[in-house]
Amino acid sequence: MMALTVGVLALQGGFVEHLNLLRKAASAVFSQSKSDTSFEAIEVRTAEELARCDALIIPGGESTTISFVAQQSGLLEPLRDFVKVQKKPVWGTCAGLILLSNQANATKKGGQELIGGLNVRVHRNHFGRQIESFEAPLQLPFLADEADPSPFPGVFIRAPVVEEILSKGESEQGPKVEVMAKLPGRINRMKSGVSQAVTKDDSGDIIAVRQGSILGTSFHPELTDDARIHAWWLKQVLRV
Ligand SMILES: NC(=O)CC[C@H](N)C(=O)O
Repeated sequence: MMALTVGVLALQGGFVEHLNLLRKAASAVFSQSKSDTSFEAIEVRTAEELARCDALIIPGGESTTISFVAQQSGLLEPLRDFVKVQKKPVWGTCAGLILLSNQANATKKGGQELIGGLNVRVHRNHFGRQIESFEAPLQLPFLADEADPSPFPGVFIRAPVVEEILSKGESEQGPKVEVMAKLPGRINRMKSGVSQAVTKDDSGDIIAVRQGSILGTSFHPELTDDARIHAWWLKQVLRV
């Protein structure tokens, strides 16, 4: 019997929501597959807990806080090792995407410590402040094989976008950055709780990328009750 342990970094932000959706997705994925895999989802706050994980989710929240707490608790280097040396599967949502990027701008002076791994530069708070947060229905190409074809509810809260895919140094090898999703042209940014749609041309903004074992999304699937991306990601993790 195979055992799969997936951790959610639980220093700050939406970790409880991720754990709930992860468990919901796992019960669907493992009841479909014939494998007798035992699954466990755990909160990660220490290097020991991280070492138990086969894969990790870094939630949305406040990336400067998460990185500060990770640094204070001696987790930053173990996280870098997990992502970049052991290359175990990792998925970051919103603040998690920022932390997994090699560069972030719109960051306070002195910068913030990133985990890195994704060879991209993100633009933090790309759509503006908290009140500019919005929801938009997303057609995500990578969910095309899931049974439910309806658009995914994209929740964007002070969200980053990937503003540039960085070029590799000549000596660097390894997987390329794949663009997994972009915002469609002129989406209606439906502000939560506001009936009037604000239409701005955000077309082409990159909101999901993957590089090898690392996935990053600008939006927050953990703040919906839609477990499709969690289910898709678990299937990718099982394949590794
Ligand atoms: N909802 C979020 O995760 C927002 C991310 C936040 N703007 C940051 O820089 O960390």
